[in-house]
Amino acid sequence: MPTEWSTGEHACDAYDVAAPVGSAFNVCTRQGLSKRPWGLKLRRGAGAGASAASAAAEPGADGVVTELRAPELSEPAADVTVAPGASATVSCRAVATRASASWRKTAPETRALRHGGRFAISLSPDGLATLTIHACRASDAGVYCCLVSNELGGVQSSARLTVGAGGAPSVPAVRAHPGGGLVVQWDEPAPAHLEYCRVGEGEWRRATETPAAANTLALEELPAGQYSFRLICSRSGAPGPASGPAACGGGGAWQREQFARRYSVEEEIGRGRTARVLAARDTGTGQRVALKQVVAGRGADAVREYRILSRGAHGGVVRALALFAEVPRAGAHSLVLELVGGGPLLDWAAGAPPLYTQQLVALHTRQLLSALDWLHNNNVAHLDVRPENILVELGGATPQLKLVDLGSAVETGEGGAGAAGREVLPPAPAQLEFAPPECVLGRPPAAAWDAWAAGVFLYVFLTGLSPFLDESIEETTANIIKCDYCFPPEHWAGVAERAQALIRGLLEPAPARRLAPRAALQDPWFDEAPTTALSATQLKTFLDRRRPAGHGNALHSLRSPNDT
Ligand SMILES: Nc1ncnc2c1ncn2[C@@H]1O[C@H](COP(=O)(O)OP(=O)(O)OP(=O)(O)O)[C@@H](O)[C@H]1O
Repeated sequence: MPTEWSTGEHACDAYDVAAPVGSAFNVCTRQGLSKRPWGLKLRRGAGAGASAASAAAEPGADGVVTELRAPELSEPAADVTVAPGASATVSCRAVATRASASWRKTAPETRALRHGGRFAISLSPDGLATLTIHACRASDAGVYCCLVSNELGGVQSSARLTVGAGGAPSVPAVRAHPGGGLVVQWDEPAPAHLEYCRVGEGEWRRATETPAAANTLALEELPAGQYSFRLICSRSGAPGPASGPAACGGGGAWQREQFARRYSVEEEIGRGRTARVLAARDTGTGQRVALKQVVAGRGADAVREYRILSRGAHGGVVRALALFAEVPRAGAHSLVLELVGGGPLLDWAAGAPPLYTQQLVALHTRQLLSALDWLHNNNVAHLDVRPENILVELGGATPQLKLVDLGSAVETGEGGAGAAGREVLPPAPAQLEFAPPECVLGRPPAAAWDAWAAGVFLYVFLTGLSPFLDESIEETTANIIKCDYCFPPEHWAGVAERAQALIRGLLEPAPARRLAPRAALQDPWFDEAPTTALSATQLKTFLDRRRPAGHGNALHSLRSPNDT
């Protein structure tokens, strides 16, 4: 059972809350007076009422006398009784100078307590030491001891917390099991049996073989339906109130059955940090699709990705067609996506020399910026724009760029609040070359990150060179932070000047001054880019370096037999 108790055995593990400087406390003495110099300066008389034996005073450099008094208990802690689920506060008051308070549970088990989770520990300036336990469980019952101490000594006071006044058990908590079925949890003062009733059947059945005071029961194999649960006190036989009906989807079996009926799975076509992507065929329509299988709990959120990608349509952003929870197994999701058959855009361009021209780069950069503008307009920042996530669809009249992998995306919402609240990990090595300064500096994610990544992408697409890449992660990071890059003439001689100006606008270190995709789309270079062929040698080297060892480009074998 998860616990917020500290695992530390020693009292020094207890969470100390120091009273603010200048607070007045009274005291009783403790053995072992500390020799550490006491820097706090109190005015004379702050510890009024303390005995001379329990006070220490020393003049400071400026002649002000510092007075320290050992804590003295003025209000002992009182016993508390609360109902399960309610909050309990145990408190005592002490008078002392420069004191801190720590709490321990001393019975039935001994544990030091820390502030956080369900436990709140505080010490007010007037010496009130409190321990508040939120959402009390039966296992919280016991004796709690507070120690208020300073360098001269300490005083402690204990009180008993009782959870539950006896009588009928409370309502058990019911939630969905990630692998299907339901999970029922209870924490009672007395052992109890769990019973369930399938709504519509009107019959209570026992779910436990032996009664337990606290338990978490996973009922994974319940047939689909609506269920209520109640506890029966094994001592008195009294039934507790029934929980509201909870829907059980039948352990994901139904979704897996629907999925298997509809899709026939073919070969694997891609793999990322959180997902495996497979080609499949919709047996009803004959359409080929991509199935992105995401394992829950690795930082990926297939539900959010589906929500974003199914919101509307833009030719440059892959479309989501469906989401199957608990497929292909419990704890995983299958996202059904439009299949992009041409593979990564840069791989395709590097392998098609006559087509690889500045004009082609301009065409696809325009498509990329348009896709990003559409996402940003819909309050979505992609945050992972890099060659592996920029594919090309070759089935139409002109090659069409498709942005995939919204697994790192954030929904920025009004004023970007959603993005600011989102925890973002430092960029992985494959992402670093495309990460803006504010990303490597750990700032909150924002749409402006995508514009920077588009600038790096355009630089790479035109030359095959990575503008910030250096010998080590540290050096690459330093180059990004300093925005240290250049346009070496030997690689840029044949490229229109205008393209460099566009890259400079996108690689602006200050996010507020950085060219947004919409403004970048106005650049005349998109219409002026010449049809001059570009050398693919460097680009091939760039792509080989980024390809995981042993991975060919499986996507090139993906084109449907109908595509030519
Ligand atoms: N709709 C699609 N059509 C074809 N291939 C795709 C599609 N979606 C993804 N892929 C391929 O699968 C690879 C992995 O997919 P994706 O990037 O979405 O996985 P991920 O685990 O979220 O990646 P990351 O490591 O960036 O988090 C992609 O780089 C791409 O090559």
